[in-house]
Order: sequence, then structure tokens, then C-alpha cells
Amino acid sequence: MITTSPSAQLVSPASRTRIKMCGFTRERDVDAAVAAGADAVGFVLYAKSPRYVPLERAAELARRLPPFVTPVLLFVNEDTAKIRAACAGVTGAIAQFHGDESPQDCWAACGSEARPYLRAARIPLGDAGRGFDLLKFAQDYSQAQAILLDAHIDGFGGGGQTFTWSLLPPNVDAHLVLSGGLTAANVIDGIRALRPRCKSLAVDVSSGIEVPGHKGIKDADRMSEFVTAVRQADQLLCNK
Ligand SMILES: O=C(O)c1ccccc1N[C@@H]1O[C@H](COP(=O)(O)O)[C@@H](O)[C@H]1O
Repeated sequence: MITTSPSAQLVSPASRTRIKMCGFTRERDVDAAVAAGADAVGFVLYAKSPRYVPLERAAELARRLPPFVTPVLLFVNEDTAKIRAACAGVTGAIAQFHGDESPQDCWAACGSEARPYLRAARIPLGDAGRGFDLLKFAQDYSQAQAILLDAHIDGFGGGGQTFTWSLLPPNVDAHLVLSGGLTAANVIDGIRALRPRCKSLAVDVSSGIEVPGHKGIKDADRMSEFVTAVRQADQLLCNK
């Protein structure tokens, strides 16, 4: 017989928010992310990023991952042949397109090979977010496995900035991944604001799990706190 403490709550599978952590450069941080409960671990293959790792290094780090933790390769306006080669070099990898890639670019690099990919939608900061047509974007990139929402900043991403979640449309016919400036302190609000608006919601964090001032160097405590906060959000939404 399975017993639970009176205060224990079962979280239904539908309400378990998947967590991607991104921008890894070190073995110990990858291991800590897995231990904390990350579902996906991202590697930035964009040479201008402070979190950049060459493909061989990403592949080496990804080999540490246990089954059912997905490696994600992040690209910004990369050459199609290089994307294909990179994905082929990392077992089980999915791609994240974070630049100006068109639907056709994404299809040529991944879709035509039946490889899942995420497409980043870079939402303008503040009130300007109102002008971003997420419904059209989701339709244009309907072949993507999910649309990843990030704040529009210089340098394409990883800036630790939030956009205004409340300005997004109430009904988006897509799986969404919320990112951009998430931390253990704000992710509960983010999940509560976004999950009712889409088919499913996952979250993605990079800056918010780093040692302050050290891009690409992750903090094990921050990773655990982030996962704990996401699980609290799941409980809150489960009990509504
Ligand atoms: O991490 C980077 O340096 C980066 C560079 C270029 C494009 C995207 C990048 N990171 C991604 O941006 C989002 C949000 O990150 P943050 O939590 O606000 O730091 C996330 O998907 C990162 O992987």
C-alpha cells in the first residue's frame, strides 16, 4: 500500500511544468542541473555569446545526461549545414532557434529531418510588447514543437530581462516555453500568468541560475531553488 503524509499533494501529470536550464559550460553544473530536476539542458552554439561552447564541448557535456533529460542546442542565424551537423553530433538533441530564422530556415535545418525544434519569439520590453503578434508568429512557426518566449534585447538573448507577460493574448494555440529573466522569485507568477493561455507551458532559465556576474557559471543552490519554485506553482495551479 502506498501511503502519503496528510499534507502531501499529488501533482497530476498535466500540471508538471517542464524545466529547461540553459547556457552550460561546466561538467559540475550539468550534473547539478540534472540532480535538481531539469528536463532539458541547453548549450549555446552562438559564438558571440559569453556562454558559447564549441560543438565538441557541447557534445562532451551532453554525454553526461541520463535518459529522459534532453540536450538543447541553441543557434542564432547559423548556417543550415552547420546546424544539421551539430544536431547529428549530439544524441537526442533538439534545436532552439533564437535569431532571425524564417520558418523555411527552421524547416530546412530540422523539420525536414523530423528533428523537433523550439523557435524563440523575442517580445519587445514594456508596453511595446502589446504590438507583438504572437498568434501570427505561432501560426507562421506552427511546425515548431514549441514557441519559446523571450525578451527582445540586444545580443539576441540571455540578458536576464523579463517582458510584460500580461500583454500576451489570452488564447495561444501552441505549446509555449516561458523564458527571459526568470528566477526562483518570479517564476511562480510567470507560470500563473501564462499557463492558462496556451496548450502547455514549460519554463527556461539561464541568467537566473548563475553566479552573479559570471555568465555561463551556474549555481547549484539557485538551480534547486528554481525547481522548488516551479513545483510550488504546479501545486498552486493543481489546487485551483
Ligand atoms: O545565453 C545566451 O547568451 C544567449 C545568447 C543568444 C541567444 C539566446 C541566449 N540565451 C537564451 O535566452 C533565454 C533567456 O535567458 P535568461 O534567463 O534571460 O538569461 C534563454 O532561452 C537562454 O537560453
